[in-house]
Amino acid sequence: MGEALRRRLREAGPLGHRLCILVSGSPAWIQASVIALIGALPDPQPVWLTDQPGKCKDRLPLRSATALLGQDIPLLIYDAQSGFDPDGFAAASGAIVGGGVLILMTPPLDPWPRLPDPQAERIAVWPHSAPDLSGRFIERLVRVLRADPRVLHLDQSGGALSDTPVLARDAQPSPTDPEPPRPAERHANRLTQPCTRDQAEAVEAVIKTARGRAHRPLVIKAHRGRGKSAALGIAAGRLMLERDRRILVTAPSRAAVETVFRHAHAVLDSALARHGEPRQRLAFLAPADVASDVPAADLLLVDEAAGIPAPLLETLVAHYGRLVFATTIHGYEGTGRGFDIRFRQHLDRVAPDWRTLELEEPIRWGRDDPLEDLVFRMLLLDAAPAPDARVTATAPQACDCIALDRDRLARDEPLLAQVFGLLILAHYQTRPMDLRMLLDGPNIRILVARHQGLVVGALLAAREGRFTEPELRDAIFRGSRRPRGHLLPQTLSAHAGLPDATEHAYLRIVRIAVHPAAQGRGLGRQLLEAIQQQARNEDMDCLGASFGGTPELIRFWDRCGHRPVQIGCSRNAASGEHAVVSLLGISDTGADLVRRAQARLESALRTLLAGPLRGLDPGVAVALAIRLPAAGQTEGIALSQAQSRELSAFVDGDRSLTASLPLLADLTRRYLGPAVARGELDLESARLLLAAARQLRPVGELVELLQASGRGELLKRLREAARGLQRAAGALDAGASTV
Ligand SMILES: CC(=O)SCCNC(=O)CCNC(=O)[C@H](O)C(C)(C)COP(=O)(O)OP(=O)(O)OC[C@H]1O[C@@H](n2cnc3c(N)ncnc32)[C@H](O)[C@@H]1OP(=O)(O)O
Repeated sequence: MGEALRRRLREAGPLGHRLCILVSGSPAWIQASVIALIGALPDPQPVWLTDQPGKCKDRLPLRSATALLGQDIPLLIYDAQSGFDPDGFAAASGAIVGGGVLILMTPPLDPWPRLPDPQAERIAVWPHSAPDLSGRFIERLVRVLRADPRVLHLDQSGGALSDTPVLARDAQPSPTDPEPPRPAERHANRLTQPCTRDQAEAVEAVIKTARGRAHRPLVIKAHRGRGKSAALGIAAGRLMLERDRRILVTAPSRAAVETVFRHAHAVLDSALARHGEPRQRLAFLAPADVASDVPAADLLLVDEAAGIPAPLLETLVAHYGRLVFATTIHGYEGTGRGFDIRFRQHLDRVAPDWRTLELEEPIRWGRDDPLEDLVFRMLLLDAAPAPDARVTATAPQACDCIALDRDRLARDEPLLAQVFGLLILAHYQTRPMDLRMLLDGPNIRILVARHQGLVVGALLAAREGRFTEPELRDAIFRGSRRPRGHLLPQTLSAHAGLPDATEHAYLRIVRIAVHPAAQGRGLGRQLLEAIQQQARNEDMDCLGASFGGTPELIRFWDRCGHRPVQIGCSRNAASGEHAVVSLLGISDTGADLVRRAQARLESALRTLLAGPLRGLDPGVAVALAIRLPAAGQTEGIALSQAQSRELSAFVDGDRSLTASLPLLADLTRRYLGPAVARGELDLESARLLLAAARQLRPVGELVELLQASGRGELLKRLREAARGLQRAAGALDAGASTV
């Protein structure tokens, strides 16, 4: 075995550090080198990830990398010749145990040949093929790898690179060579016992939260590999053994809680007497389902909380007394920073006694592990925007909005970290693959708002649409073809029923973010105005966006001129939000498309609100309804005398709610927007009217929604709300009749 390799292993083993060996060259050379390396390493049982398995059945495809999370791998081989998936790489590298080795196989680095990369398919925008492996992302990756003196580099061209160990046949270990240490032995009972002092403290803190007084949430924070999910599982198992408790577990995905369940079950299994029954008292539910159904539980464990939007977490705090949130500070699962900023403030307000605990000691590898540090830098997992204090101090009111050249961005690390850090903040599930999209995604434009050298806002837009082939347009309309990317033409054509939407050209704002310390000062609007100008210069028809529909975001887009034109019928399982599409016409045909799409949405909502969208937050339904052209204005139909009499009878308490619902539904459609705009109806009353008359929610649900004392109060509030509609209708109809 090469002396350099042996020395590194000897140094790394006792510290629990993991080693990265980069092997680059021709396919045959690196294959032979890796085989020699495997033979030379103390634990020759590799997990080999590649999309070029050859004749070897024991190799796993790259796409299965995320499934390795939670396993203990002493030797991982990642074959980047056949593709590089940043999400999978981050997950798989986290499965390598202390003292273990990562072998990264790459083609020759000078230059990396232009090979298509199937792993990058997710960021491809039809009709372009996926970016190849020689893009900016890979170039930067190579720079980071080469700059790290702790990476051992075996390169076919030899010489030029430092530390090239010899892998010749005669360099095999001799019987007199001391054995390098094996990867760290793991704790024998680690499924049922904490491995570190930090983890033991976390287990105790969870148990204390379950036993202690209500409304004292616990927040456990940790980098990956600190055993926070295991701590949740061990504590859950112990609590269920102690007494009959129902513990609910939620996380952005079922796969994310597999570790919690594995440890809880191991604790239960080790206490044989209680085997069986208690398992049923531990259940998983998606966050949105917990928030809407609020099933009874003695303790709610929320794992990977950073991957759940803050409003949903706030709902959980409102409904559950005993709660533990566990969150990764930086990771491919979603970043803890967004969680920290917004959710912390909420906890301070509603549960000021909340406690926090940080797990620092890694359990899978040693402190200051070089591989952890390397993966962070390769994928910018800890990218952060400019510090709040610096942004606050410069107090930007207006900024330069400039288009970024991506070649420059890829070479300017501080700039890249600030931009990516902002985008991470803007979306709770930003992943390493998004870094690759930022640098290599075809048809991507980036704008940044800068002030005194600081990035205070960023916008990412993708070009979509303008399909010319009639067959393809028809296939998209029928929903049988879904070209990757192209969300706007596809949604408008297949879901909103506007076949010609495929012919238009769009710039879709994939992401927009303003630094938290500079929000509410017009910078978001300024960025949108800048991209609008760019869209005009590029002869686009529309600007658009798709986002998790909250009343606040619908208002933001609307205030910037973007009208809501579509809402999805299903909600996102992690966020509980329905996707909303908004659109702004740039050309005349674009403006016409927006008008038609709005009319379609208005008409669709007539049936959807009482059907698939019956559970939609009425606040979101109001936010949409008041921004659609009111039928009362467009159709010019005034209240008939019979309707006027019926409405007065309801308002005066002479007619029942059930008998008045059809009329209230009609009037809400026609006058809700104008009534809110004229101040005749407040938003709370508008929500109530919409929930009652359009969503046809039962009285019990309406009482709960209003937090009213009972049916009597509900009816009183509904009659007051109807009076607001009556006033708006009277004023509008009087205006129409005098025209
Ligand atoms: C496709 C997507 O990316 S959707 C996700 C959008 N991004 C995020 O949610 C990330 C976190 N949020 C942010 O970064 C920012 O708050 C943004 C981008 C939403 C808004 O940027 P800001 O600079 O704060 O907005 P700006 O000050 O320009 O406001 C423009 C208008 O929107 C309104 N507005 C802005 N934020 C909100 C809000 N949260 N609720 C209601 N209205 C709002 C403002 O009142 C203003 O209207 P006005 O001029 O009539 O008063």
